[in-house]
Amino acid sequence: MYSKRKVCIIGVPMDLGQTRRGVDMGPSAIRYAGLREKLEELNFDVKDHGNIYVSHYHELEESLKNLTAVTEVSKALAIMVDDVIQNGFFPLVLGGDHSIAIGTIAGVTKHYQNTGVIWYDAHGDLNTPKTSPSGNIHGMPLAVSMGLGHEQLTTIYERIPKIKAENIVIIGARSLDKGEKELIKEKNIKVYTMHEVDRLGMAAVITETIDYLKERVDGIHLSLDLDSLDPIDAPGVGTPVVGGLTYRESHLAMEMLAESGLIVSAEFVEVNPILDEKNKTAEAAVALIGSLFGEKLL
Ligand SMILES: NC(=[NH2+])NCCC[C@H](N)C(=O)O
Ligand SMILES: [Mn+2]
Ligand SMILES: [Mn+2]
Repeated sequence: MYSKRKVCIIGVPMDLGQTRRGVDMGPSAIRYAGLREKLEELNFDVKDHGNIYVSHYHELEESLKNLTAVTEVSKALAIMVDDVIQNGFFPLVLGGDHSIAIGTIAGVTKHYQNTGVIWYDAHGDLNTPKTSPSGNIHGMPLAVSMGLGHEQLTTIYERIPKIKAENIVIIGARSLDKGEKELIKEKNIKVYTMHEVDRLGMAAVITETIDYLKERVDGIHLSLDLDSLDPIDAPGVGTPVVGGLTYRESHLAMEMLAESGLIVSAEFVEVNPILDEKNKTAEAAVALIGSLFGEKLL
């Protein structure tokens, strides 16, 4: 019998992983841009779980900013994502700053032996408390998922590491800190910086990414930071970096990932409506989500 594909939206109004206020409104902005309608148009059975609770208490004096609160949210999110997958839904997580990936990945990796991750981002988010220039946890979630960083974060949901270095592909990088570059070399992480995207073109980058991951993983999580896009196309982000991916090549990337059939979960993060222009960045997120879920031009 034909059954509808099921997707569950989970909002995470997290702004504690960095210091620019407003990114907590990201989930509302993305919903308001027509997310549910888009998914229903594509014939999905859509459930919206609402938002995970995030406290408003900011302990900015800690060296790792808001560690306790970020840990609490990560745990709650991991449980929610785990549950959603258990019930046969595709988890679609809306940020919030990128620290939420710690919880999303903890929940997803409960269900796969060898999860792959595509980290679509201007940044590597591979800092540890030792290498971080800012103390902002949104610059650390990929390292945490590899088992590197503060114990309180790496031990969430027990399994350490959640992701193997060889199961990661970073796309769109153009702002990497010194310690991140060292870690990439040391662990031999596959990275397509803007240089490779320019040289090869996005079609080849995604083809290579899929070929690389498909023989080693049993499911791929897409973690898409809207600052991967050029600030012209996505101005509403807290840490914009010029010289980014275009709206068009990002659509192509999403379409090709949809065709691969390997994506098992996704999150769209760092949308900050306070910094945006008429919700442009949230609208870009919804358009990209459409392509990821199989929308075609014709
Ligand atoms: N998810 C993000 N936007 N991360 C930006 C991180 C910026 C910088 N590398 C830091 O660690 O502070
Ligand atoms: Mn980023
Ligand atoms: Mn990021």
